[in-house]
Amino acid sequence: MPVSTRSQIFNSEDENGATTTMTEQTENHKMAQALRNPHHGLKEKLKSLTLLYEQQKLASKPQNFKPQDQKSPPISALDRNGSIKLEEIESRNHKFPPIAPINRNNLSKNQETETILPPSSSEKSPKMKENSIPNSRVTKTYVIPQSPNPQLDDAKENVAANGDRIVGFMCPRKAPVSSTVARKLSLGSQIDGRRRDRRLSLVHEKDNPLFQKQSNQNNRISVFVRLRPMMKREKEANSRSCVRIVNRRDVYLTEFSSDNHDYLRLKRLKGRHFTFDASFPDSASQLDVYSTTTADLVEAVLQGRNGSVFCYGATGAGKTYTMLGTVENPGVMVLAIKDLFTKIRQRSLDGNHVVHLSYLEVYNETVRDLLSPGRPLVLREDKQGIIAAGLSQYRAYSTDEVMALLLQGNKNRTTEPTRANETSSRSHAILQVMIEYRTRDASMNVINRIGKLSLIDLAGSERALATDQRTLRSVEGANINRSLLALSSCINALVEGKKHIPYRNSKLTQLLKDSLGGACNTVMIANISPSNLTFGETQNTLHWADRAKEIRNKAYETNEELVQETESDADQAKLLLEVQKENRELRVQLARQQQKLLSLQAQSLAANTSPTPASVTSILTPPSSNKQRPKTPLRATPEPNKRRGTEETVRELQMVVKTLEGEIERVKKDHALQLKKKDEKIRELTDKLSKGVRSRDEGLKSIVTRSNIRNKDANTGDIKTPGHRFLSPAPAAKKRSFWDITTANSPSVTTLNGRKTRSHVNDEPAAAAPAPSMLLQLAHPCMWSVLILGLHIANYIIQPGFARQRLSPFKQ
Ligand SMILES: Nc1ncnc2c1ncn2[C@@H]1O[C@H](COP(=O)(O)OP(=O)(O)OP(=O)(O)O)[C@@H](O)[C@H]1O
Repeated sequence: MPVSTRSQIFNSEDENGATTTMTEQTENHKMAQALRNPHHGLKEKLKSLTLLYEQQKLASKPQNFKPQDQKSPPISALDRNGSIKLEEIESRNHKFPPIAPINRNNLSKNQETETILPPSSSEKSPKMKENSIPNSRVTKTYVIPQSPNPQLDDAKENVAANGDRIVGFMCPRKAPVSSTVARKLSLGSQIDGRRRDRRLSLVHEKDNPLFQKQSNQNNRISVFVRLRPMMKREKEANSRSCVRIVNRRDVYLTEFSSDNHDYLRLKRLKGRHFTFDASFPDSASQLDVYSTTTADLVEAVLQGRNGSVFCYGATGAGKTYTMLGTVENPGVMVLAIKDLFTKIRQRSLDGNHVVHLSYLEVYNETVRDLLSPGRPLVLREDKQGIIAAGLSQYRAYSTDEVMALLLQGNKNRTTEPTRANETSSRSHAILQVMIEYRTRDASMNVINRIGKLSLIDLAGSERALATDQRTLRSVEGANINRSLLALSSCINALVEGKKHIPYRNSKLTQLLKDSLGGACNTVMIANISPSNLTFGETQNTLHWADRAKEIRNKAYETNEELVQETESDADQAKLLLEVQKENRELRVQLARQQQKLLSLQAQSLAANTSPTPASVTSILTPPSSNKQRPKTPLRATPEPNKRRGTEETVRELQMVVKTLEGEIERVKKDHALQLKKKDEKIRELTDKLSKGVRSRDEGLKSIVTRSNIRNKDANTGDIKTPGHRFLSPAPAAKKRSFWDITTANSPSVTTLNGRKTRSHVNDEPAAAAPAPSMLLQLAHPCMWSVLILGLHIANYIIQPGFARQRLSPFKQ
């Protein structure tokens, strides 16, 4: 990886510890232009410098500072806007490094200068050509923030982890080489430097949300540095710590004199200072790293903005540890997914979230699906950005599912032991989590938001010697380095504001197109090792991280889609809902009616099948008989209907009873009348009989006389012939049968002389009727008495039976 940094440490003193800034931006620009011109002669340079010096001298007068000071906003204003202005100034003056150049005159022991070889003219954009620093070597001065206790700091910073004195911080107490140039450069940026300091003092508090907001507003890539602990292997190799982190923000890199093999610059290359958004010492926890670097991004992804986090660094510097971590100490990927699902769960009530994820690797310039390995994937670009055609996407419902997929993907990832790292990742891995959110706003519009979070664990840049030579590992290493070189080219082009960004130089940069320079919140975590044995790699990493700070992504774009429904649609939807509601209600009503009908049918069925309705039974039977009432069908009968039915039945029955009672009365009267008539007839007959007996007695005497004459019995002297019986006189009154008494209308009975006789009996006039036999005539009065008595008894027996017969209407 190319490094364009040439560092030189100077030792200067600034009493106030504040950086100096340029007072006149325009003059500074002119100067810078003059200095940048590669064809400028030494004389002209000197002229310009002298001119600039004069101008600065004038500007440094108190009356000249006043308006500038007035212009500079108060701290409170800076809180809100100052940072933006600073960033704007920074963006206009790409020549300025992240740390403000200072007045060479005021250089203190805490200040360092660095000589930088600017990028080649071919890489410059037209804008850069205008305002960039000259193509010649430029010396910039950096300020090391003064510690409240310099002596203690000195003592600390000059002692390495193993107790050795660090050369880099021991020797830079020198006079500046070119104080004039340095002062002239730094004068112009004095105020700027003050502003920056103020801003820095705010952002020193890493938890200050203002900083996050400001950095988000600027949409600059956030760059963090993480130092890993010294490894056992490194300790065993007697390595020393060459990195020191101060205030969780500043990184001091020191080169030990023993490590410097550049004898020409032995005295100059002693150390460097970098400032990042935050820097994590080796004691920082995974959670600390996550909450500072990625937590805000996760929140933004849920708001529909894309976010990317990538780890960059040399092999074995701790990238995979930071991104994946271990089971005990999960890394950014795991913590981000956990946080994501927690946040989704908290918001699950106000809409639907759908989480999809994919996991791929770029190995030896081929893209492979880690979740369903197969053939290499082809990258395509469409309106949405770069996509890997055929990449599998899994829907995840919980953190556990994502973890399982992550584990599965990591098993498929190419890792090999190398000399530098036992578990070296030989590929760049990209885990992409897509969160789709769908809800309705107050006006029933559908809001569809999609946020994409890319978590990238890059393979480590490595020197061929650090790994294996002429093996597959070296081929891998070459490819890794090539893709990282492409990445650094893209960073350079982006920083320099070039129109063409060479994303297509590698698969990695193609995939990172969204994250670098796209509409995306991007976080870069630069992992470094503390060992002085890897000083070169660490310096390289810090350099590119420092460069990346200047990349500005596109303005925020929220992937939010508002699907507005037309009024008619809304109306129709409303109508449909109403109709559905009405339909439901009608169905309920219908069910109720059907239930009623069924119960009525059951009731009527029960009433028809039962010998007496329950109600009637209850009325006609004593209360103890309630147990025998029919049960189920009647329970469903509504109470008023039941009562009404009962009343009707009772009324009917009462009428029946009345009719029957009337009938009984009529029958009784009839009977009484009949009895009376019969009694009269009996009496009349009795009278007639008594009269007839007397006359017959008289006639009998004569008959006997005549019979004696006709047939005389041999024994008795009476005449007995076969025809004698027939010649016996006809009975005057036939013997009355049961029917003769009870039914006057019997068809077989005819009335003869007021008497009822059987039809087979010859109608003979009583006068003409033969006289009854002597026996009958004698028995006649007794027979009639018995008959009358029998008739009375029979009448009383028959009456209740008849009534009973008529009182049973239900038997019909
Ligand atoms: N912050 C840390 N705390 C404790 N151990 C760490 C830390 N960072 C890294 N390590 C350890 O250092 C070793 C190398 O780390 P890691 O594999 O993450 O490096 P890498 O940058 O991913 O390397 P490569 O690019 O070769 O894959 C691992 O054993 C890891 O456990």
